[in-house]
Amino acid sequence: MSDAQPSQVQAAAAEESRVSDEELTTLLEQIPDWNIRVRNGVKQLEKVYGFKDFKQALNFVNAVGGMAEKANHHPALLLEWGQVTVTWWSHEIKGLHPRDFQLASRTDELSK
Ligand SMILES: C[C@H](O)[C@H](O)[C@H]1CNC2=NC(N)=NC(=O)C2=N1
Repeated sequence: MSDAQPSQVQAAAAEESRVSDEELTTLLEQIPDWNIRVRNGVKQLEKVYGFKDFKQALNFVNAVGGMAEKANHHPALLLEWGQVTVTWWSHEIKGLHPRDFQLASRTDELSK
């Protein structure tokens, strides 16, 4: 019978769910212009999109928000005049999961 504490089990499960460094390199090659940021030890995917004005940027934010709601997976969105910064990561595992890369790719589709 394992005497591991729940938090240890959860931490092990989270570690198991996060993409490996090798996977990360491969996945990153498939989504151009996305960068890895590390905040509080948490790896995140980030990309800055440019738009002609605030209204266009807001429309994009609304589209990404709708996609996130449908996926029940949500990015951080920084909305500025003519620019949106999108950051994806998986809060529950404190890092990057393959679905973060999938949604980053879908975010690119919405920006076109
Ligand atoms: C309860 C709800 O399903 C969870 O909190 C979802 C919501 N959206 C989420 N979004 C992200 N980026 N990471 C999560 O772990 C996450 N969890």
